Amino acid sequence: MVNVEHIGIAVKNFGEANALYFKLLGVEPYKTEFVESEAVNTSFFKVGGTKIELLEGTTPDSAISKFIEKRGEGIHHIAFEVEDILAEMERLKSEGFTLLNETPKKGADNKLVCFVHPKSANGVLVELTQEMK
Ligand SMILES: C[C@@H](C(=O)O)C(=O)SCCNC(=O)CCNC(=O)[C@H](O)C(C)(C)COP(=O)(O)OP(=O)(O)OC[C@H]1O[C@@H](n2cnc3c(N)ncnc32)[C@H](O)[C@@H]1OP(=O)(O)O
Ligand SMILES: [Co+2]
Repeated sequence: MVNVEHIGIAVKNFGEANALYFKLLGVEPYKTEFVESEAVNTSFFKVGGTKIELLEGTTPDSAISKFIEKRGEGIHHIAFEVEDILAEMERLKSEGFTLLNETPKKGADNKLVCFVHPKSANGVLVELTQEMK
């Protein structure tokens, strides 16, 4: 794992949350992006060498909508950047982690991503990200 690529935060109201994080961090999001496959609106704020990703579910069965329903708003996942996502997926599988997708999928911000089940990582949903070349 190279670094903490981003921390994902589940929010109810995307517009209000973006305004609040602008006040908190003192920077505008450098991009917002709708990710259809995950049914989420996302925005990214640069903070030092890492990023904060705000996520709003766009359908009731989006992972973000379900998370907020069950646990309320808050930190949803930690994303680690990796150089070779296929190799990291194999390594984590052989170490006994439960992967939530068997093949990398297209995430936000030009990345390939894979999620690790929170039940296999001390209650933390982990995302692996690899820059798409
Ligand atoms: C676009 C992008 C990007 O950066 O590129 C993104 O981040 S997309 C981010 C949105 N996409 C995703 O998260 C995709 C991967 N996520 C998933 O596949 C799902 O959300 C799961 C993590 C499997 C959870 O699904 P679901 O809630 O339906 O399953 P479940 O009811 O069986 O929940 C299993 C247990 O995990 C807990 N649980 C659910 N979500 C959790 C989370 N984010 N962190 C920690 N624990 C979590 C539930 O409360 C429950 O605990 P108890 O059993 O104790 O009640
Ligand atoms: Co993410």
